[in-house]
Amino acid sequence: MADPHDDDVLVSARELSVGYAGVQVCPPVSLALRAGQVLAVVGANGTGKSTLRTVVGALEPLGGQVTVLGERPDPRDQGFRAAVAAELGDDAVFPALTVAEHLLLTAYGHGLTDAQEVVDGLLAELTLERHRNVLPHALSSGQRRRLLLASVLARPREVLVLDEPEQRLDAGMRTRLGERLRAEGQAGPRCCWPATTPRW
Ligand SMILES: Nc1ncnc2c1ncn2[C@@H]1O[C@H](COP(=O)(O)OP(=O)(O)OP(=O)(O)O)[C@@H](O)[C@H]1O
Repeated sequence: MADPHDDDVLVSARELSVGYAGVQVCPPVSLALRAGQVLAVVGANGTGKSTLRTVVGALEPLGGQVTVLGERPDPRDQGFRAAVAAELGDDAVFPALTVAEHLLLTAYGHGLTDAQEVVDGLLAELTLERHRNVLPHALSSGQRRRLLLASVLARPREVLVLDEPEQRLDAGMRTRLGERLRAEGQAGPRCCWPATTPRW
């Protein structure tokens, strides 16, 4: 197991125990992820995959240690939020913002200097161009899913966490998403766009 204080390690867990109300849902987990590495967690329903969101501070650990960029994960911390992009299937949208407005808000909010260009690229990549001026309620469930994925991809990040990102996507879009995630991994450390967002 890598030393969590090793600068190369972005995410480190040691004997991390996760669960609810003190009840563990799976055996303790240890892992170390460096920039450019991609980890897919697979397993049967109910075996604790989503509960591993504890790694990014969405739940309190029951035991063990977890660090993200060398610190305890804390979503209230601005630096942590700047570094970690997570799409955890919450389906949260602003009902009064169009598809393009969602993406621009995210991109500008995270300090992207070329927000319009990035947003146009994502609309094309996720086949949402025709829907750029559409409100969320008028999207199909798969289109809304693509909007949520585009939102998390429209911002700079050091760590990307997706919970069941393939949900509700058609076969073609699943393939494209797989290609995108593979390319992100291969792009390696600090692959994202220039931004003014301060580093943690
Ligand atoms: N909010 C909660 N409170 C209490 N128990 C929960 C809660 N959410 C999930 N669980 C339980 O924790 C266990 C693990 O759930 P989790 O959602 O992590 O599984 P999963 O591996 O992601 O499953 P799936 O493949 O079905 O999405 C399950 O037994 C589930 O019933």
